[in-house]
Amino acid sequence: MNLQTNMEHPNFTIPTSTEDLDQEVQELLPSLPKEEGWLTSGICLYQGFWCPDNLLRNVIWAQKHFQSHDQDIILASFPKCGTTWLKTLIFSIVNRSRYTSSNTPLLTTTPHKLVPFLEIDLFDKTELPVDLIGTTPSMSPRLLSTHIPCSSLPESIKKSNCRVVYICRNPFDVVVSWFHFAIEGKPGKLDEEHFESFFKGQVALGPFWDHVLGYWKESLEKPHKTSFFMYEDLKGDIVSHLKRLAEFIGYPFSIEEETRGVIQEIADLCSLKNLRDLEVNKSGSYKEKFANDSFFRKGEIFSHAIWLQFSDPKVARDEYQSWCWGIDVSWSFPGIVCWLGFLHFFLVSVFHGDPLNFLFCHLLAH
Ligand SMILES: Nc1ncnc2c1ncn2[C@@H]1O[C@H](COP(=O)(O)OS(=O)(=O)O)[C@@H](OP(=O)(O)O)[C@H]1O
Repeated sequence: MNLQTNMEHPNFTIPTSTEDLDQEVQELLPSLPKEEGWLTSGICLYQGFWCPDNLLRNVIWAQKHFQSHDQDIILASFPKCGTTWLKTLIFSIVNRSRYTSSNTPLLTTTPHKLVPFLEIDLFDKTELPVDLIGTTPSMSPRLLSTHIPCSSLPESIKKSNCRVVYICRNPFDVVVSWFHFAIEGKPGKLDEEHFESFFKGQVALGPFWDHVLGYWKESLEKPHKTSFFMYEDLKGDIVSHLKRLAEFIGYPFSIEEETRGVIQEIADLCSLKNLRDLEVNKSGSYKEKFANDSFFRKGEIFSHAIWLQFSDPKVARDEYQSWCWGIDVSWSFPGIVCWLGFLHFFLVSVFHGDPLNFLFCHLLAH
């Protein structure tokens, strides 16, 4: 393979020729099942997941060439599950001896730049901020992230001793967050069709259930390598989950740091309010496509409203509507969502056994 030095980042190398790859993808794409998806490019069924058409090439490229190192920390997630938040938390934990909350790069650089996506940023021709295919880490640890499902991760991630941190979120909140992201702040109606396509799995990187379960099972089978976090847990008790996270990635907090309040300081720095108010996250765009502020919206938890549905549908609906930010929701919406979700979890639990039951209970507990 030809290598060349990336001029923006002289220490980093990328394969110069992607012609064969482009050809391969062009031949493959028409043969794959297609759906519209919620974002403009369309999605195709590749290796059992719905891959955005415009990412297929990058995913395959990463699968073929990404060289993982034992020191890598890889944040994996289904979109809209708290990726951006976890990026800031991991970055802050790893770099806490280099930066304080008054000079951290988080104040001037967006989280997606600091912790780039493998398939969106790195194996995309233009930006390569880390050495991706070399065998010696040029920067250690490398903080990377991915939305690729566990079963389709590059082999080198599976083989190396890198750490994989997964974040999961209540699917009801994920649908709404996805929807807002897809309509980019324009007026829109969240209706049953959106929920149906989401729960059928026909959304970018879906099915959601397979994505979560893949990493869930991996975290049970290889707890030293993959750790599973819930967005709701982080919101509920950030300090103890930050401790667990820091230990897992190999940067545990000392007793002295705990007493000095370093954990709470990181939690405050990375709070939604703090990040949303930073100029760097209020203006500009990511990949010249998504406004930076679209990654910082409300960050709320809807599940308590789901429970209200059983006792008082009117209260559930009102709660949901105010939380939905005025989006028009039909009367039947909360019921349909609950039953679709519960039925799916129930069926999958029956067929897959205990881990799912646990996940099911875990989700319901919030
Ligand atoms: N710091 C912090 N704390 C809590 N919640 C946060 C934070 N930063 C982002 N968010 C919320 O996460 C949602 C975006 O999800 P992702 O970051 O996974 O999106 S993406 O996959 O990177 O596109 C999106 O959720 P919704 O508000 O429900 O849309 C964001 O508001």
